[in-house]
Amino acid sequence: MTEELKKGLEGVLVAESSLSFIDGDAGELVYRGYTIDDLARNASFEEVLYLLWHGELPTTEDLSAFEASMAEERGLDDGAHRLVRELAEADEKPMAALRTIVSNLSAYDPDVGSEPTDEAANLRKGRRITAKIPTALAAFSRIRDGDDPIAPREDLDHASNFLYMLNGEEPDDVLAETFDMALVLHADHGLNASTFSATVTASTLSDLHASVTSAVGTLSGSLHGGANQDVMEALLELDDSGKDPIEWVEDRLDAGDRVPGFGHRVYDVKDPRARILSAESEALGEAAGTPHWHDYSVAIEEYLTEKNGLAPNVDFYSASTYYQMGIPVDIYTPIFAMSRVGGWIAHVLEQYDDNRLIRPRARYVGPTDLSVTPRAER
Ligand SMILES: CC(=O)SCCNC(=O)CCNC(=O)[C@H](O)C(C)(C)COP(=O)(O)OP(=O)(O)OC[C@H]1O[C@@H](n2cnc3c(N)ncnc32)[C@H](O)[C@@H]1OP(=O)(O)O
Ligand SMILES: O=C([O-])CC(=O)C(=O)O
Repeated sequence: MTEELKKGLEGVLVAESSLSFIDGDAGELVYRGYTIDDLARNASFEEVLYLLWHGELPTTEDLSAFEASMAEERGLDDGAHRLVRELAEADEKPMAALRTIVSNLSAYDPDVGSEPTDEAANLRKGRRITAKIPTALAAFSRIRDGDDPIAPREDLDHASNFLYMLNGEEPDDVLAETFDMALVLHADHGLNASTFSATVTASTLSDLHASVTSAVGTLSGSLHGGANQDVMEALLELDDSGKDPIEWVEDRLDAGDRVPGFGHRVYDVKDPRARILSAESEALGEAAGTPHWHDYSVAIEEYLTEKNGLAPNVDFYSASTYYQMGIPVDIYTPIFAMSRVGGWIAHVLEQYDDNRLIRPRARYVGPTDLSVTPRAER
């Protein structure tokens, strides 16, 4: 047993995985051998899900069957609908609502009685969870706004169908492609905190719904997936303040606050996903005549990279991309979950395939040798 303390498990190897490879010095991300740039340009989110869950890119035939099997699972059971409405009417926070919704999906899953490690059943459960999250999220968002939910359509792909259910109209090609690319970019990222959380839960032989529910809870925090919402709120605050971006960022650092969307446990350079999303955000700004969001972001990036050696992570440029697509700011993190659920499921399948209980240790630093004083004398 080693006595070396690795706070935050930094750099500790705890598993082998053939899902994603990250080179933090070069700023590279690879899913199952394919670079993220290649996948972002040449593969749909459904193809990436298939790649993560089945180990290889689908043939045309495999893909059509897979897309159809996902699309037919989009509908929610009545009980799930009622829960979505109840959470929206109670004004629950979107990530907390999603956590409750995912947990509740197991009540209606026909495979819920299967062995937790049954791979065929888990692939079916995984498809259902992944297919239903967008339906639940779009309905939640619309009910909060006083609108009726919109039923999913089976003829649209995963990305377009979500935007259709959210906005009530089919997205144009630019919006559909940008959103699909964002889903591809967020699908997996090694043993990030939420994925680790999913695998810890799976390692006790809890089931897939329990593992994904744990992961949603972990993703919600501001040091992880919650940062994309924080980034947009910061950019809106900067815009309102009328300050120069450099002055704004200096004030923020002087106040001892972190700048959301910067820094990363694994990357020492710019996150490759931020590189791709920066270009998307810029293009959307040029097309819509709103270049200031991207301009602010670039000014902040240049300042922090030069002065503090901090580079942007994926959350920094996804924020202005989603904003310019008209997506409500407080569902940015649930949208991250909509994509990352693919990676969580793939990692849980890997964990079940070669399972050992995950159970690290803490060094005890509390008192010893105490004895219980009778209550009346304490
Ligand atoms: C999808 C994702 O999860 S990507 C990450 C999303 N999260 C964020 O963007 C939140 C802001 N970023 C952060 O808080 C951190 O960079 C994390 C949580 C992502 C990584 O944390 P760690 O690897 O533990 O790095 P740690 O917190 O030790 O930071 C190292 C140093 O950089 C500084 N630093 C790191 N990130 C930031 C930031 N965003 N703003 C200002 N300073 C920062 C820290 O203050 C620390 O400085 P110090 O050594 O002088 O105290
Ligand atoms: O890997 C991490 O620690 C965080 C991250 O970028 C992700 O989950 O996408």
